[in-house]
Amino acid sequence: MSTTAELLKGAAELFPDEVVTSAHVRHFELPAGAGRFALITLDNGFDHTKPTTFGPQSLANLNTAIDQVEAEAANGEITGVGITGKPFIFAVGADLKGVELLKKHDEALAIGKGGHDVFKRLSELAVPTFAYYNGAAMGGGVEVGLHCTYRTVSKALPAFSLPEVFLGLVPGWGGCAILPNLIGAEKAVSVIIENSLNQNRQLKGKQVFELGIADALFEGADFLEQSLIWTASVLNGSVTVERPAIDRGEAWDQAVAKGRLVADSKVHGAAPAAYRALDIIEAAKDGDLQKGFDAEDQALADLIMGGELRSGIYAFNLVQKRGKRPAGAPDKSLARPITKVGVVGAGLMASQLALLFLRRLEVPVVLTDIDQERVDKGVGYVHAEIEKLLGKGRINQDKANRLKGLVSGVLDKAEGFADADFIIEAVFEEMSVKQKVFAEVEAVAPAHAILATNTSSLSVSEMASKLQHPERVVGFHFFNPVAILPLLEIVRGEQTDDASLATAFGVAKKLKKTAVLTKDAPAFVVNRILTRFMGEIQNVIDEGTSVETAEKAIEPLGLPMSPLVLLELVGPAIGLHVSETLNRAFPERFTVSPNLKRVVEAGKRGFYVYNAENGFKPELDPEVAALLVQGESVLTEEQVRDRVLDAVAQEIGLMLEEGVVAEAQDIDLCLITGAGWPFHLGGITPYLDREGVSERVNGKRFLAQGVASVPA
Ligand SMILES: NC(=O)c1ccc[n+]([C@@H]2O[C@H](COP(=O)([O-])OP(=O)(O)OC[C@H]3O[C@@H](n4cnc5c(N)ncnc54)[C@H](O)[C@@H]3O)[C@@H](O)[C@H]2O)c1
Repeated sequence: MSTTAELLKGAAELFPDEVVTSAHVRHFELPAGAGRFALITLDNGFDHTKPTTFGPQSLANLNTAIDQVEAEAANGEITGVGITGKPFIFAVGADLKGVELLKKHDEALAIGKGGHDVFKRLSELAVPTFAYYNGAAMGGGVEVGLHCTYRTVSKALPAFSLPEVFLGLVPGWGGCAILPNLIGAEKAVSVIIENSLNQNRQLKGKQVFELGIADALFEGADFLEQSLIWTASVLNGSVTVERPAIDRGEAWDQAVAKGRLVADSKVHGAAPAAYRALDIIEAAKDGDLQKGFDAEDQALADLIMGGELRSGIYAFNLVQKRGKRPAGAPDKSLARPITKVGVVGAGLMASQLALLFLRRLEVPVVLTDIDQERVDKGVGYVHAEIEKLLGKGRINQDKANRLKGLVSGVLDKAEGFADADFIIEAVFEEMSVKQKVFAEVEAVAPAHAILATNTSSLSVSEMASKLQHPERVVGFHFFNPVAILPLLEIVRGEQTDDASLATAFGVAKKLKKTAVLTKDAPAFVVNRILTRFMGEIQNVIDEGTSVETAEKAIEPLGLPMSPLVLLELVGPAIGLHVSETLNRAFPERFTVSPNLKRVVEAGKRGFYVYNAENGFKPELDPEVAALLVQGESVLTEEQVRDRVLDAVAQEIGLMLEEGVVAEAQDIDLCLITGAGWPFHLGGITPYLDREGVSERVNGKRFLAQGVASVPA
């Protein structure tokens, strides 16, 4: 048995639940006299919900297939070798379920080395090798193809990416070493770092071809046939593949430096994967692939043993699974169809909501407000956004016309809502205004219509309490910007019935939002946690700590933006308003910062000013600095961090006790999809567990389901 085979056999015990991928070898004569060809097909069976992955046994199967074609190539029995996948799937990389279970560094090293040893053999055969990316290709799937001499890609390929950095790994089976040598460092950095850190952005077949990763692009319908005809032309010399020369000069270093800036802007040095990948890409400049493979093995093993990967996998699974099948949603057969939507208010949120309902439901949407000017502005916004979509080629002219025809604005609610079955309000955040609006709507809307509120913090039950049919009121809390943040907190009021709730979940699914069921508790989930978090930062500033120290204290978390920049995005007035609501509900824990009040009263839009001279870095606005009244208690960064994290852990503990959401996982899902909590931290509750904060504050850990422990 070869050393590779032995290595893989040893590793197989570590992956008890591997869904094994087979590697069938078929032979046939290529056209145009190109000789006898061997095609390896990767296949783990017909279940498309289980995409082909590589664990040790799957790698061993591929190794055996390569043994066979290696002998045939050496004996001159074949002129080339191809590799492809089952319908719709090429291969999606390492078996992460197994990787997550690895407990020792040398076990992780063995997996990295095992993959390299097998894939590398494709580049060492005596005949040219061809990868045919027929379907989804990710991670190790992409990498097995990179070891081939040539690649083709299908126009119908649904997804192509190296998502490792997103998950807390490096492309470690050749991606970091080979890709920059194939397409240059700049493009490799865009795929390995930028796409990955941008929520695992996927490439389409055409882009894979244009980037130079694939040498030929074919239609999906006869992809394999066309690929084989092309292969024959390459083998008989009638087609020559020319690839642009790689710039190994300064451009390479600049690309890596740019990659580091991207990583800094996304993870702020708090997660190692992107930096490890960039180190390998940087060193790949000398073209020494074996040295690169060795560095990949080391990086992979170190990262597999660290917390980032487990965090990344947890966050990924949470969004993919619980995010798609919300906990607590009633039986969907109770959901009623929606044929017309009414939107009350035509302001910032309402006009975004009108656009979203229009695009996803494609039913008539009617906007209303207190005067014609506001109504026209709301409808004008929707029209302008449709034009933008048309301009970007995201929709065609027919669709743009149809969507525009479906949106209208009226002043008279009776005229607009008499036949609407889902009416959402997004008027001022005032209980009396909202109650009045709902009463007006109830008087004119059909008896079966759902009345939804986009309130950020008010009680849904109280809002419904004066209605004849309070059972049809649900909270439908979206996040700004609506098109970007996936979260939708669906709030069940005290009287909300199952049919209304089921309809709300049905609508959320059509809107492609991540719905989380929450109890009717003040400010629901995201705003309550963020307000406690921001409140504690404001408290330490009010007490005497400098703005700079308070902000720096939070940097090691690697959040997408600093707390005070976030406040600016939300708007200080809205932040203040929510803190007042929460202060009324829980005065012992939520304070209303006097300094924040001063900032709002002075009409300031934030704490910072931005100047071109210092690269638009946030600088404390001197006018705000003059407004601040601070105490004498100055804390260190560490003390600030402890205060803030303790407050957040306490609040989440109380929310779970109150049953605001079903489980700790829902808190994590809400913060990831509604507040951009980073994947690399893997949810806030596992983070607070790992840092020992939950134990310190609540005497117990949150222990969200699905979090794998980090090896000691
Ligand atoms: N702004 C955000 O980031 C955000 C995020 C989530 C939820 N929300 C919630 O969405 C709601 C609206 O917020 P916004 O930021 O869009 O406010 P906005 O001030 O931009 O819009 C409110 C609109 O409601 C209209 N309005 C007031 N009374 C009305 C009535 N009786 N009939 C019809 N229209 C009426 C106003 O004229 C105004 O156009 C609030 O409940 C807010 O808490 C806001």
